[in-house]
Amino acid sequence: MAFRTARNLAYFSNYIRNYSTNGPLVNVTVNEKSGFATATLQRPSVNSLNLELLTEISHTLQQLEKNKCRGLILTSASNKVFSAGLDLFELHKPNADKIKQMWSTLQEVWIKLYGSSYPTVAVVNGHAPAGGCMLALSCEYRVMLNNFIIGLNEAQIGFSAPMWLIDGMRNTIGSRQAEFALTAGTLFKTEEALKIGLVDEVAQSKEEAIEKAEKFLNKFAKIPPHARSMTKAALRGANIQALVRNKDEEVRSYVDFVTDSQFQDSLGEFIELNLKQKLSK
Ligand SMILES: CCCCCCCC/C=C\C/C=C/C(=O)SCCNC(=O)CCNC(=O)[C@H](O)C(C)(C)COP(=O)(O)OP(=O)(O)OC[C@H]1O[C@@H](n2cnc3c(N)ncnc32)[C@H](O)[C@@H]1OP(=O)(O)O
Repeated sequence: MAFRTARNLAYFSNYIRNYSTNGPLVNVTVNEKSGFATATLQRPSVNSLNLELLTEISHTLQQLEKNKCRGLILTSASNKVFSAGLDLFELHKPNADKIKQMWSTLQEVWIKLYGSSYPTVAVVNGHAPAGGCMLALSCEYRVMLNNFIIGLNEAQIGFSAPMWLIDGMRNTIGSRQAEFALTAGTLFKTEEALKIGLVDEVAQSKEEAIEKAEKFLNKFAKIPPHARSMTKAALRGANIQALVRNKDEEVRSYVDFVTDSQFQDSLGEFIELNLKQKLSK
């Protein structure tokens, strides 16, 4: 098993360092004592999820799985935004091929993170709307800093979250709360998110949040990793399999939906109303 010897650990750390130099959008470091990896999203300015960032997250998760990571903390380099969700400018008047790849990579990220064999924590150190909430939801535990927002606001933008994301929300906060939250596209303040169980703990600083995240990961120190991951797979597997079966069909519907003029009009309005940067006419 990886990390059993100092040599293995050193090898993995070097490997990750080398890897991180190749990935400017996701910085990965490994705590040599605990073996926990921290993946920091660093796409300026709001970690909006375009194809390049999604691809790098997907590769990172693949490498962590391959190297039998002991635990992952996912966080943001920004002190204001964890991730602003899908890059709305890339969804506007898009190239169909790029959109296809983008959606398919988003599905891969969900499958790899929601289904990872190692334990995962999101340190939500900034706003986390839509795809930002998706990243946090696919982790096993969420520690959030005060005075930010989190939630699935897709309904406000003019579409429904896909089934697998609805499953993730339902599995976290229960069906009743999920129905209220998703149909209204609610964005919750940190304290509200804590009350409904969308986040597990609140922290006052990033350092405190990292400490809480490590405490969560340390809970598994004495649990055999294969027993832990088999149990996680039993709990999450059906939702992942449902997406795997429907992956290509969903990509087709998504491309049709996003390239439709009605969606493009409502996206244009949303950008003009909500984002500082405007569309070039
Ligand atoms: C089966 C078929 C199904 C089809 C249906 C499709 C379903 C898709 C479903 C789910 C997956 C996920 C979807 C999404 O993620 S959609 C994206 C939704 N995101 C948002 O609504 C967030 C919008 N942004 C904000 O609310 C705020 O920007 C903020 C709270 C994140 C941060 O606020 P603040 O700190 O005040 O920063 P600014 O508003 O000033 O923004 C800074 C900077 O960043 C730009 N920006 C913000 N968000 C985005 C974004 N999502 N994409 C691209 N760019 C973004 C903003 O314009 C500013 O730019 P600048 O002026 O040039 O600095």
